[in-house]
Order: sequence, then C-alpha cells, then structure tokens
Amino acid sequence: MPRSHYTGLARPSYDHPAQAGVLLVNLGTPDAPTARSVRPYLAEFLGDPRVIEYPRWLWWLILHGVILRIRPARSAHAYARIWTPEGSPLRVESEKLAAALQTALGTAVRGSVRVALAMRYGAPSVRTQIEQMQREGVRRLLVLPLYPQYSGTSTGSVIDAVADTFKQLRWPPELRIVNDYHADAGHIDALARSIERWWSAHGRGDKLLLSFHGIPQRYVDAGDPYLHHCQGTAQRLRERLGLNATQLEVSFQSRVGREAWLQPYTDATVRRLAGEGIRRLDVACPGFAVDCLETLEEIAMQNHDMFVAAGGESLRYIPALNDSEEQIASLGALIRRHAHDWPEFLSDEAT
Ligand SMILES: C=CC1=C(C)c2cc3[nH]c(cc4nc(cc5[nH]c(cc1n2)c(C)c5CCC(=O)O)C(CCC(=O)O)=C4C)c(C)c3C=C
Ligand SMILES: [Fe+2]
Ligand SMILES: [Fe+2]
Repeated sequence: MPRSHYTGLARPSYDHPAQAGVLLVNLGTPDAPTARSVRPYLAEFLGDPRVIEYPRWLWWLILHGVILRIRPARSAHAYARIWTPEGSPLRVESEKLAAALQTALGTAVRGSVRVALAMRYGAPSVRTQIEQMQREGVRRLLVLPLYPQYSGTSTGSVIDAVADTFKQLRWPPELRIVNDYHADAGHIDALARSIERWWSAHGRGDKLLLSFHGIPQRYVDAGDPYLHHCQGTAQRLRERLGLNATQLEVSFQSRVGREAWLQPYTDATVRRLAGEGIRRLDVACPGFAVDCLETLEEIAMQNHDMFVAAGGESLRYIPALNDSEEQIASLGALIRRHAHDWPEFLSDEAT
C-alpha cells in the first residue's frame, strides 16, 4: 500500500470527549549552555527564511561557512551566565506560565481545556504538540504565540509551523491563532501594574526605557507592522503610567549582522543616557512574555555594565511578566475572549 501523504496522526481519538486546546508557542532555546547544543538550535533558527530574508544559497554559505563556526561558542558563553539548575530561563519560565494558565483556565471555564507549550525551534515542536493534543481529543485549537507585537520573523514563523502541521493532518481541528496582543487593554494594564509593583518595592529611577527586540529596518520598510506595534504598546503604557516621551523612551536591542536594524539601538541609548546625567535607569522589555537570554544577559548584565562604564550609577532591569498574577489574569482573559463561543469556554452563567 502506498504510504499516506497524511503522515501526521491518521486517526484522531474518538474515545476522549472533545475538548479545546490552547497551544502557547515561544521561540525555543538550547538544551544546554554548550556550543554543541547551541549549534543545532541556531542552525534551525537562523535557517528559517522568515528570520533571515536573504537569497537562500548565499545565506546557506554564510550560515554554514561562517556563522555556525563562530557564534555557537559565543552564545553558549552568554547562556552559561544565566543558566539555572532547572535549565534555560526561557524554558523554565514558559513552562511555569503554561502550568499556571492550565490551573487558571481549569477553574474559570466549564468544559475541558488543555494548555500545552511548544517551541518554534527545538523541542517540543509545534507539530509534536498539535499531534499529541489531537490524540487526546482536542477538536478546537487556539494558538497563542508568546509575542505581544506581531512580526513576520516571530509570529509569522509560528503561523508557518502551524500551517505546515495542518497540511499533514487528515482531520485537522478547528483553528484560531492570536496574531498579536500589543494593544490589548488587559495586557497594557498587566505591564503597568507590574512596573508599578516593582517601583513600590525598589523606588523609581530617573527614567524608564522600554527595550524591544530589534528586526532589520528592511523588513519594516517592506510592510512588517512590528515597529508600529512596539510604538503602540509604548504609547499606551506611557498614557497608563502618566509619563511623557522624555520620561519613557523606546529602543531596540539584540542586533545581529551589519545591516541597519530598528533604531535607536539599546546599547547606544544606555550610553547616551549615562552621558546625559541619568543616574538610575529603569529598563523593561515588554516584547518578551517571559525572561530569557535577551533580557537577563543582554540587558541586566551587558547593558548594565555599559551604562555603569559610561558613568551611570545602576541600570535596573524590571522582570518580564513571566507567571505573575498580572500575566495569568490578562492572558487568561485574552484566551477566553478569543474562544468565547466554543462550548468548552461557555461559563455556567451563559448556559
Ligand atoms: C538574526 C536575526 C534575528 C531576528 C530577526 C530576530 C527576531 C526576534 N527574536 C525574538 C525573540 C528572541 N530572540 C532570542 C534570541 C536570539 N535572536 C537571534 C536573532 C534574531 N532574532 C539570535 C541569533 C538569538 C540567539 C542568541 C544569540 O546567539 O544571540 C530570544 C532568547 C532565546 C533564549 O534562549 O533565551 C528571544 C526570546 C523576537 C521577539 C524577534 C522579533 C520581533
Ligand atoms: Fe531574536
Ligand atoms: Fe542577544
């Protein structure tokens, strides 16, 4: 018999009662802070045409000929600085977030809702998790990429992975995908409350800098809404916190390569602010749902040291929302809103 094209699970479960599934998707992270583990992770990540828009063959030569020979060791060194006994912060925090959302949704809605976590690069993959959910009877699926601002390089790539998986399923579940939540009122409120909570514990610095992950300017010029979404989040947060454009500034971090990325760059900005006499600089990174290499190492360590070397007193990193009550409440509400008419999500009052 010819092998079926539908290599994904041929037989969804008929034994389990139908249920709804929520799939959280984050970027992914290496398994260990070693060059050996970082290499395949970077190969998959930087081999994604959504991330690097460059002629394929040319990029393949650069990636395999140069980048994957040098960067894994350098990145591994950075990961080693933030690694925890439980593993990579991005994985640990994402798993805690998924578990907390599972608990919160388990009591807030009437039917059976299963929350799972996938990584866009590495394991567990989007495909593995969707197939597993289907085996367990998930017939309605809401995908929530853990990126508040849409970019083709992040959210767009998650959509690709979901689409590739669905193409191989004989009987795909009903599907909804959250495109972005950069302006969601509950999310803005969660960010504002967590910053205010941090200020009441540690006092307020001289300025608040919001640092978002950068992308090449070229992608924005071609129509990626990412910059617009970052500015939208920042402006709403300014209004919610009662700050003006001088009290709350925006910058973009994590540039890779030589072409121009979104500006102003975070490293140049922290140096400038030190030079302008800012003593205590508070930095938050609202583009990251949970803490990771880019916040804990690049901001809280590297940029902190740059700020101090340029004459500042201290750069104080305000943690990501992670599995805080604010995050669970706002993402829980966002999920319920996107799935409000699914039978599993109807509350007792609504029936
Ligand atoms: C080179 C191109 C890159 C683009 C475009 C890009 C966009 C982008 N990334 C995130 C979120 C994260 N990126 C993280 C790490 C990371 N990012 C890149 C490159 C690009 N990112 C690299 C090479 C790395 C790996 C580390 C390194 O070698 O410097 C992480 C942290 C991962 C972790 O394990 O902790 C996150 C999260 C977004 C949201 C985004 C577009 C908006
Ligand atoms: Fe990145
Ligand atoms: Fe970085």
